[in-house]
Amino acid sequence: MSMINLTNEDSDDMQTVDMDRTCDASTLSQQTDLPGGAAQQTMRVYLRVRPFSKEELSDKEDQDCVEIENSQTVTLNAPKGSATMKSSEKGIGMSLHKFSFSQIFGPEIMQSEVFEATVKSQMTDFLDGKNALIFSYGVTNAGKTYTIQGTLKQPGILPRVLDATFQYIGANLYEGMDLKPYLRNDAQYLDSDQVKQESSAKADIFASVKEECDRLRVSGLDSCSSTRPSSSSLSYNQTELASNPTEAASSQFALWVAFFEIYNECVYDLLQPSLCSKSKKRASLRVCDDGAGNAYVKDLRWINIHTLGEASKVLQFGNKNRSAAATKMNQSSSRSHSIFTMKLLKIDDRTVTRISEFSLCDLAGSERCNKTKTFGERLKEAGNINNSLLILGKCMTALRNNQADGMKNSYIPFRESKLTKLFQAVFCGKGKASMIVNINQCASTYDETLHVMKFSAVAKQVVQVIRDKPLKSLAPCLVGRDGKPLVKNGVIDTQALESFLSENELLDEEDEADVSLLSQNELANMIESLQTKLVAERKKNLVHEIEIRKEMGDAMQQLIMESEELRNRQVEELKEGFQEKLENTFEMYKDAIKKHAYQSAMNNLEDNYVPVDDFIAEQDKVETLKQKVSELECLTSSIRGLCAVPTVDQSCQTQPYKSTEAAVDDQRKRLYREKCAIESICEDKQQLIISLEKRLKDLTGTLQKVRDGFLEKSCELDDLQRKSNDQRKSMEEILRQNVEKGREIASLKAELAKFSQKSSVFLKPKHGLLANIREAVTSPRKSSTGRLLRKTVSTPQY
Ligand SMILES: Nc1ncnc2c1ncn2[C@@H]1O[C@H](COP(=O)(O)OP(=O)(O)OP(=O)(O)O)[C@@H](O)[C@H]1O
Repeated sequence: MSMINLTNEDSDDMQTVDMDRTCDASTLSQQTDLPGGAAQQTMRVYLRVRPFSKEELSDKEDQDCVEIENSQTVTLNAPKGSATMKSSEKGIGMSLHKFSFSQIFGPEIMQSEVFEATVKSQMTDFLDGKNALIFSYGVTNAGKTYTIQGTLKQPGILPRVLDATFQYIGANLYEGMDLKPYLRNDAQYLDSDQVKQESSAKADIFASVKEECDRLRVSGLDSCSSTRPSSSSLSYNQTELASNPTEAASSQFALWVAFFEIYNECVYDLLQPSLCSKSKKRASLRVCDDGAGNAYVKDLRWINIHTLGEASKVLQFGNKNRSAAATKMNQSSSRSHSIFTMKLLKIDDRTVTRISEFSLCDLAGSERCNKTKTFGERLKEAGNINNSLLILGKCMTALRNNQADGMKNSYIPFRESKLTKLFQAVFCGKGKASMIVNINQCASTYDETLHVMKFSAVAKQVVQVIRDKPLKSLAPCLVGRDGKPLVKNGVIDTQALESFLSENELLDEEDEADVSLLSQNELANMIESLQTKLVAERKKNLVHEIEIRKEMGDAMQQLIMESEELRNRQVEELKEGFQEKLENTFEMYKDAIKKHAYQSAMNNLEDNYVPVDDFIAEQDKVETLKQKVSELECLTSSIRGLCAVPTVDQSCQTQPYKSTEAAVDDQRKRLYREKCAIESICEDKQQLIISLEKRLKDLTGTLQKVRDGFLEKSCELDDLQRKSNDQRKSMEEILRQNVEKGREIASLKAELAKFSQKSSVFLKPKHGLLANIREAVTSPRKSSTGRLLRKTVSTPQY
């Protein structure tokens, strides 16, 4: 739980947390009256230190951790091994902490003394028609329940408050049940049927308690007869309670009580009879708003009680339900916050003229989850407990800060937990709250105890402004989160409503304000104001819409631009892809054309193929022609030389010379033409030679391949030949053997013939035997049988 940092840098070895620094101790109990009947005072925070149990003493838990200096100051001394001591040894924080309280109750202080000193003033307020809240705070096993409820012999605050109330009411009890609390601060008339229902609900509870008592009596565990605190055990002066004793005499009073718990942020009614049934699941109740800023538990059961005994039975029933539910859920009752609420209705002439409320809240153990090593459900549960206590702490811190700085109006998170939501009204001036901090002195729980003390230090700084609360009308008025009314004289306070709306409170599902409770005038005014608000809201929405549309338009434009860019990129990529494909296709065609050209050239070559001999002959011819050309060239140059020498008789020699020159010219031209033709032929031939050489190379390659193939085949042939030779030899061998066998058969036949001749002389032949012999002889495979028969036959050598 995060609390305010209380480190006091100025102090050397002791940290003093005296929240009354601003006012001396004597002013603590005093309340300052404000104009308009309101009063203000800091919240009363009491400390109760429980005595050690025998077990704790034997476990050496007594290490002088808690030292009560006087009735208002206590010092906490960190024991060895505690986290606080370890931190202080490291130089972080202190080992001694001093705290001051409104009043401190040591281990020896009796319950009655605690009641007298703590609750009495609130009790008076309650009876005077004001609201009161007492909550006990502390770690598990610190004595919270003991302080609130107490034991049979030592009744706690609650039975004492009840008893005091009944003593105050005395004979002025309103016996009828037809006036019942309604919502948070109102009352309603019940018809006879509803009264019957109320009576039967009450009877059910009492019957259930009686049944339980009978059961315990039979089992010898009877405690019921003494469960009700007797008046003797609750002793105080009745006359001191009422501020105006004469008032009690003229009016009648009805007391209604409710008992519920908050577990895991769910509210459960502890006075529902179904809770005792093991099979049924508990139904949680909703926390609603009564339309006047007061939270109330919807469908909570309220029981009208007439005596302390009845109240005690109701308390017993609720406690039984609480422990039954806790057992069913495998939890300890200390994990829930239990709240017992009393509502005192002042009735004059069958009209409720005033309602006051007194709640006693036994908070869940404040230990933190790291200490208790909780997991899963337990962790959630611990989280919820700690969360509601944390919110309680936050609310107090915010209240204190707002009060310390009058200009400050920071948010108070009452609505963040069920607990604070329910007590918001009390903290906002509709009642007086006080806190009883319970601690044990055990060394093992020192760190948690210190934590509790720090929390209480914050609570003690909260200033409460308690307004006088006359019950002028049963119609509630709407108030905002801060407790200020939203409707003033039937007109909506726009500023208050503005902040109310800004916090979305009207939309809170759980805050179901019942507008039907408003008067017609208020409703009309409210509608008018709401219409104005609606127009303003519409305007705001329109601006909002325009902004959203603009934002959407910008976003769309951006999207379009991005998609266009993407499309352009895709087109570019496609273009590049096609270009590449085109180039590949072009290259393919180029290759194909080249191949084709080459093929055609090859075909041409084949067509123009000239045998090598012809070619050599042609080359010889070319050579001869070349020779001729060079000779002619020599001749031409010599002729030119001749022409260049002038003759004496030029005139007579000019004609023959001209004709010679023309002839030479012609010759030269012809020769030149011939030369060109020959050169072209030569070139062609050269080309032919090149292609032929290439062809020759190809052919040589092919020839080589063919030769390789041939060699391979001839090897295979050789192998085959070898194999056939081997087979031939084996065939010859078989033939030879056959011939030998044939010879053997022939000799046997001859022998048989001889034998037959002999046997025909001595014996009459036995056909079966002979036939067998024949068979044996003719079948070479049965030669062994034949031999056997031969033996058989030869044995009787007659
Ligand atoms: N002032 C006291 N004098 C004598 N006994 C006490 C006192 N305070 C507490 N005890 C005993 O200490 C034990 C624990 O007290 P109690 O159950 O009230 O603690 P608690 O804080 O309510 O625990 P939890 O959070 O688990 O409910 C009980 O046996 C109770 O009777």
